[in-house]
Amino acid sequence: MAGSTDDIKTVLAQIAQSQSHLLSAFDSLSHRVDELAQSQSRTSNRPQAKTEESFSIVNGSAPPPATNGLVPVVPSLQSPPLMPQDAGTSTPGPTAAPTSPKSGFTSRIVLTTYPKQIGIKPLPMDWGNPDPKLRGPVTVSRAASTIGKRNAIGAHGGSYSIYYALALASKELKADHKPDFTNTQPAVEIGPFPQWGDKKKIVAMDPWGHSVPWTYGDMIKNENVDLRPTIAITKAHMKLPELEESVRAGRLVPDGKVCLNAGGELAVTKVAVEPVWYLPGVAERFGIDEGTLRRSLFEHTGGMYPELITRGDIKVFLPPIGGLTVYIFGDPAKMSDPNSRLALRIHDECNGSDVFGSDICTCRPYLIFGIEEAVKEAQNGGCGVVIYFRKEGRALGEVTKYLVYNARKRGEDRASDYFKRTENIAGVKDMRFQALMPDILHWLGITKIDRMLSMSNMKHDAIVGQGIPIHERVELPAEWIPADSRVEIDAKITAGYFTAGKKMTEEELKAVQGRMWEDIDH
Ligand SMILES: Nc1nc2c(ncn2[C@@H]2O[C@H](COP(=O)(O)OP(=O)(O)OP(=O)(O)O)[C@@H](O)[C@H]2O)c(=O)[nH]1
Ligand SMILES: [Zn+2]
Repeated sequence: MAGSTDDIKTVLAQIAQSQSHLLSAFDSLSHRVDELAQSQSRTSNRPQAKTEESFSIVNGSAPPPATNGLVPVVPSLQSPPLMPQDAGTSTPGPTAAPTSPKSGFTSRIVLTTYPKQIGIKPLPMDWGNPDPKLRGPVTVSRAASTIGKRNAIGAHGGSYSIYYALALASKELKADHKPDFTNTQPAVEIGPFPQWGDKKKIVAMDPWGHSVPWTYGDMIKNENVDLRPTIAITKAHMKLPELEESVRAGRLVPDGKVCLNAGGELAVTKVAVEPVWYLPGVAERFGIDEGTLRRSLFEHTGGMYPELITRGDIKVFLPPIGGLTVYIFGDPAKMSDPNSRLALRIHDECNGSDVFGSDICTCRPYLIFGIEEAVKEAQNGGCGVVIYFRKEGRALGEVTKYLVYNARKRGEDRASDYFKRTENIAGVKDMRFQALMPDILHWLGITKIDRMLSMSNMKHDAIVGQGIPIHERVELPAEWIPADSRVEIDAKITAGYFTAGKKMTEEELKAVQGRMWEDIDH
């Protein structure tokens, strides 16, 4: 048996080696074809293509369009002899191609890059290094001055990167626009905390994301490297109709500092955060290997980021997903003070309820209750924090959510069937993966939570699993629960959500029913 395993291993190694040779040969060949195509277009008087500029494809990923239509062969991260580092040594780098001043695109389409390619020299990135200069700036732009220095895959802005592309394509945005960061610095100082220098504690955001234009200002100015902040910190007032009611009911008392007046207006410090993933750390949180994570991200984004496969040397990825916003009530310095009390609500987006007041779930009520409790904690000398994650419909999206609503309302809408409906349609009941959520708590310097305004066992376990103890869990009071959302809350409690009350029996759960469509129609 042992002999035959060795034989298989040898054959596999031989196949891998010849694939690697083929890849190199393919690289040089496509480069040669590209050169030929270019010199032909220089010598012949062929008319320009219909697009404003003509492109060809380089970097061993595919030959120019009109040639033989070969499919790119890319190495898999999971098979060691085919690590991307082995490939691409002979291909010219992306910086070799001239850039059009009009569109900002290089004249040859850079489908992907390889580690040892000419012109590829990533800026050092030492994730978790406590010194931001030594850690290095997250560099992701494909601007001509920066593309060879990239140490991150993806694009800035999360899902908004697509609008950025549209703005450039439609020439609303100039390709050579340079942001002017004058006066954009954080409105309050947060950190640095020791957690920022722990590569296991923060894996889903850049702890230096708010200081980019200043920490790496020299590089932006002197070396023309295109770097952007991924965090912004500001201050504001906010006004919610329910909080005016809270003041009227005497639950909130204006103090002129946190709750400003009888209208329930609040003073708040806000932090917007875009996702930046350190792939080995993200993989570790999910208990999977980095190769599997990279391959899945590549496949299920329509192959949008080939560098997830070809650039095993780049460990940082800016995913095309929504980020989060932190709302801080009271003195932000108190968040990290172990002697100050902290109330916290972690909230996942539910546009239908949060913004438009749908009564089928408890989202807006819990959000408002969270804000009210956060304000009270701040007024009592502690601090209150509400963190709002863009994870609509448990990260299944609003379309799936509405399909589930239809199935519920066309059925009997019983609490006992609540999660089954979602699972039937989506295959899972939840895709929020709270495993990455506690990063923001580490970033804010939070080391314990006195009052956790949530019943979710998933949020609780993720936070405690990251070494941040929760001293008290506060459930949504019964009087805040809209009638039609009893189905949701009872199903959640039965599925493991926290309650100080008693759990329901299967029979009792069956008896909890939501409003039928017929009732709405009258
Ligand atoms: N797919 C789906 N998502 C829903 C439904 N109802 C609410 N949601 C989503 O569920 C999530 C609720 O998140 P949160 O308000 O943070 O609440 P939670 O994590 O369930 O628990 P708590 O912290 O105890 O409130 C949001 O992303 C909502 O959009 C539903 O019927 N179907
Ligand atoms: Zn909701």
